[in-house]
Amino acid sequence: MTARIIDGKALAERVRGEIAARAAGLAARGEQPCLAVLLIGSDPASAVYVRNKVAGCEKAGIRSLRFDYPADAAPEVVMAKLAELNADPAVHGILVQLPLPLQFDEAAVLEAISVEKDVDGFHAENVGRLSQNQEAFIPCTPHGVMKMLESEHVPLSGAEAVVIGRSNIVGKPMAMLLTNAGATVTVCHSKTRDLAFHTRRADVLVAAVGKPRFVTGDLIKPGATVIDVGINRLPDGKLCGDVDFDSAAAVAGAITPVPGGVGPMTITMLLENTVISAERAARRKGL
Ligand SMILES: Nc1nc2c(c(=O)[nH]1)N[C@@H](CN(C=O)c1ccc(C(=O)N[C@@H](CCC(=O)O)C(=O)O)cc1)CN2
Repeated sequence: MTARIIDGKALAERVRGEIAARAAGLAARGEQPCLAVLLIGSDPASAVYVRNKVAGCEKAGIRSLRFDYPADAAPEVVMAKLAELNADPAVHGILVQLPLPLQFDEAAVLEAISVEKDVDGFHAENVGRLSQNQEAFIPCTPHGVMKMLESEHVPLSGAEAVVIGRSNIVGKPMAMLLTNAGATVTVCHSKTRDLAFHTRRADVLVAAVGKPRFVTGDLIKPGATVIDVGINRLPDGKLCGDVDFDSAAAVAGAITPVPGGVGPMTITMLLENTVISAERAARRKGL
């Protein structure tokens, strides 16, 4: 069997076209969507992601504000900027690029972003709302995965889904979204005793482990949909996912590549969340 490849880049292009149309409609009503992005430190991968977020905004007709801080920035300075952006009615979305330098209390920074502008969906209130299946900003990577599953018509109600990884950014919200969609969800992690026992039962397998090519074909149920959230840079500079693509594609029914799979959908969903926030602001103003 050779798996069908789920093209995240093509889907992202399509969805970004729809987002741009919504952004243009808002701008015409006097509410141009605006995203503020804070980058602290000099992590090269974070710099690339922030650059791509700003470029994605520009292409979609979303205004962006970028604030760069050195790695030794004082947390109070960043907190003061967040308070200023929270109070600015022209700003609809605020995000702080992760990871943060060690002097920062990540949870405190994320809580300092207004719930209404938390387009990353990392604020505890948005996390709680998602867990209760209420309207919330949904973290961008798992939200992108759900869009991909939907566009591929992957049945989720009653499906066995396994998520490998329990991070706040991907694993936990992914498990909540799959649960809300009616899947029976198992979350595996570094303490899981028999990983293969779980993964071989999965109709949908999401890998978010952070280990290059960790999920090999022998861990996959024939015909399963395999979603690779990993982005690992190899010593030769090339990117690879958490899934060993060649052996997995020989067994799976459908699979996402890296690059060009989940990654492009992450920024797409950030743009969509920013537009949603601006649409809510326009509604509040009766525009
Ligand atoms: N505040 C946030 N920080 C981080 C998030 C996040 O959602 N919010 N997620 C990740 C990084 N990330 C976005 O910030 C992100 C990762 C990967 C991609 C992407 O497009 N990947 C491409 C490859 C890009 C490359 O060449 O490196 C792909 O997979 O095709 C976009 C965004 C951690 N921090």
